Amino acid sequence: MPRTRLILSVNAGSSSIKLSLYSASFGSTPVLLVKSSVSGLTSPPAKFSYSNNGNKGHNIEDRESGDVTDQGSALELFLKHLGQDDSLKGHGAGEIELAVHRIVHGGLFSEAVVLSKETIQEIEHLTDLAPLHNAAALALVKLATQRLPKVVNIAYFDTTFHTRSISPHVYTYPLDPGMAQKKMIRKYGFHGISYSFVLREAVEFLQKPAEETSLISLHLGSGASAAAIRNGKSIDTTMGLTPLEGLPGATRSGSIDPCLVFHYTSNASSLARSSTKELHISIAEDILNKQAGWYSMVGTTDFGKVVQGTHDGDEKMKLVFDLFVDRIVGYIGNYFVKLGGKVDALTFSGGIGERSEDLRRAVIDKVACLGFKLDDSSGNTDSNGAVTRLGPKVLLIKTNEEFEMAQECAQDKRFWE
Ligand SMILES: Nc1ncnc2c1ncn2[C@@H]1O[C@H](COP(=O)(O)OP(=O)(O)O)[C@@H](O)[C@H]1O
Ligand SMILES: CC(=O)OP(=O)(O)O
Ligand SMILES: [Mg+2]
Repeated sequence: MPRTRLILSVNAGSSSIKLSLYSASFGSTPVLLVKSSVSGLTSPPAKFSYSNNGNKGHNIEDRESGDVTDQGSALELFLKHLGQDDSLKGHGAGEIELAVHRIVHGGLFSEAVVLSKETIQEIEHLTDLAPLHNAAALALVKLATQRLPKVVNIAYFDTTFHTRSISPHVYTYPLDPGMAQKKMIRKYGFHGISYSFVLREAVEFLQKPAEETSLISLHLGSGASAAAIRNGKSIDTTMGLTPLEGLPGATRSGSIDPCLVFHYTSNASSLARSSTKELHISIAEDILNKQAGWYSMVGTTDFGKVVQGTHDGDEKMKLVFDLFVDRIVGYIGNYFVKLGGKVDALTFSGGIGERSEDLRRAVIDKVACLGFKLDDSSGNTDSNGAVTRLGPKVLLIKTNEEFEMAQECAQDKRFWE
């Protein structure tokens, strides 16, 4: 009998943390035991959910949790509930052997790695390049080491899906090559764990080999990006050196004229108040990462409220909605050309992409000229429920970065020796 181990997946996003506990043996498909999340960290009070796959008794849905203010306190709350969950005999925190962490900026790491003193140091060097993510994720690694006595921590990177395959003429910025190399300046791309899951699901749904599947994929959450996937490989994506480039987000500007920031503030390069010893943030970075996006325009980070406001005729909300649609359809056009018009599906994922029918409809209306349209076949869901066909070439795919990491971990011999 192959040995079964518990895998905890930790996905720290910019506004949320998603945690899932699986049981798996080497080479198997992980079996979900517990799924939990804390959402709305940027629009308090945060909401906590916990559901145990086999035990109806320990289910909590969207409970307001005022004490939870960051990813660390969210993990503590999850572990507290895990401890209270009587059905998990032999499956409690003390038994977790593998913790797989989503690390947003992985530089040029080409595969997942065990988090050791050395690899953590390498990731720390990248912290300034993902100011909303890497430091929080590393704090969770530390916390997991303290709270889970048997655990080996493993890092899965958002970058590898893109850095593996994007060509030099796409990832290079038109700048002095010596300086660019010295400072590690290039396009990396993010949300790769999600794109990897989306590709896997699309391939299964479309019943085509990955090597013959091409997608324009949209990951629309608090941070939003698009990717062009040709024959199963990323050829371009909208995020760049940092997760700021490309589409706007809840608190991020997305692509802007780089000179704009010097007109916006006279001390762009000074250190921001939110800067710490570990994380150096200039005022410019603080403005563009944390004081921009819909939060800056209408005072909320919740795109659900933007959609509602647009419905209710609020002009300011409508401006945010229209602006987001405009930027998204611009990239769809760009990627349609890069893929030579050979696109098997346009896919929608992420908190906004999955939940806002209005946003999807507005985007698809604008790209009808490329042959994308909605039809009545909604409800045509595949067997595991992750994929819904919305039109002949339009798919809604409920992303699952936690599963993707656990699945990759279960197949990787290095972590089972
Ligand atoms: N019903 C909804 N309609 C539109 N947007 C929604 C809805 N529910 C949640 N969202 C948006 O989804 C975002 C969270 O997306 P998600 O991908 O889970 O987050 P993260 O970027 O932290 O990983 C929220 O900030 C909110 O703006
Ligand atoms: C890379 C990124 O922006 O991730 P998230 O959307 O989860 O914040
Ligand atoms: Mg996310």
